Amino acid sequence: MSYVHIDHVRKNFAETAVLQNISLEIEKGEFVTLLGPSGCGKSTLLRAIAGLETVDSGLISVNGKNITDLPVQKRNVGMVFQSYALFPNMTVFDNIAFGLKMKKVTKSDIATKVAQVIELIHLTGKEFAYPHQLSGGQQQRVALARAIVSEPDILLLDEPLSALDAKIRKTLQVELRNIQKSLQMTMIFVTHDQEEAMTVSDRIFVMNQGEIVQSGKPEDIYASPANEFVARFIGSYNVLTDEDLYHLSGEKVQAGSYAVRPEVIELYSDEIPSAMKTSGYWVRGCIRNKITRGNVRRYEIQANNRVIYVDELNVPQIPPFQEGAFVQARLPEGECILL
Ligand SMILES: Nc1ncnc2c1ncn2[C@@H]1O[C@H](COP(=O)(O)OP(=O)(O)OP(=O)(O)O)[C@@H](O)[C@H]1O
Repeated sequence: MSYVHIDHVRKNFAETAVLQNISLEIEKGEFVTLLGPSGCGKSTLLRAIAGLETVDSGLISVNGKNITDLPVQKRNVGMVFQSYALFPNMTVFDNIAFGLKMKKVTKSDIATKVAQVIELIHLTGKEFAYPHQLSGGQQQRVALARAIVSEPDILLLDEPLSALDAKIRKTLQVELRNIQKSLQMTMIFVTHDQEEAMTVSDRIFVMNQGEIVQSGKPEDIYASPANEFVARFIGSYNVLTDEDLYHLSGEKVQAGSYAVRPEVIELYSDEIPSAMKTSGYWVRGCIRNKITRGNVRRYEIQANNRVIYVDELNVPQIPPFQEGAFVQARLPEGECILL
């Protein structure tokens, strides 16, 4: 059996099925992410693993122990929340040491362990500061240290970086991943931010409406979304149907939905050059909007009833198309994923 084993877990709130038959396996030392839109059940699943929520049926085991019905304090599970939930009247040292004191760890062991995690989270020198004297990022580091110092079997992180500004958030994503690797600690991370999930995870479980709709390595999910929901949510893919597309060779397009990333679509102001007509699909449309962000220029193209997004990379080298212009878009055949 895997280190974390979740088997047919169900949970209803009143009439709503919030977790529908969830089964998953996680190996020891893995960093996995539950990724999905608001309300899909990520936090409920995490809270069920922590013991903060009961389940209606199914089984949860961690490190060979069935914890489904154990109280929170008997699970040896750590948790970090979006709100840091530090004790405001305690120093950094005392906040981190709190759990160890409760467990009656000796004073000298506490001093050693706390010093080690303070170094790990780069807060050496801040031992005697109070939470209000720290930045949001520093407070979240303390919350993380407090969770890992108890050496839990598994650490659960519920949107821990969501309250931080973008720059600190990116720094902490990398640091969190480094800490996880150095400790070889099994972590389950919850986020609704697909970029964050891609950055930190060994594996991602994509959730929608209480179900896991796809799981796998970030790059595999990105390259091969299993359905329209994942394609739109993960890769900002365009999802088009055979009715939107024409084959450049004149062949009939196979019926179905196709996922196409914005950056693989080529735009032409006139006819598509004949050299490019040997394969692929085309769509004609009108540019209704153009936004440049850093090195990427994004066009929104109105094609019949459909809006198609196209990204041009390395912006400065290419003169832009104007809003209102009609364009021909070529979609390379190998880049159109039949869902
Ligand atoms: N204690 C509760 N009582 C009733 N409904 C609840 C309760 N907790 C959660 N829900 C409902 O269950 C669904 C899933 O909530 P959950 O918090 O697990 O979603 P989430 O994916 O973590 O969303 P978010 O990213 O917004 O936190 C939501 O529709 C929510 O309203």
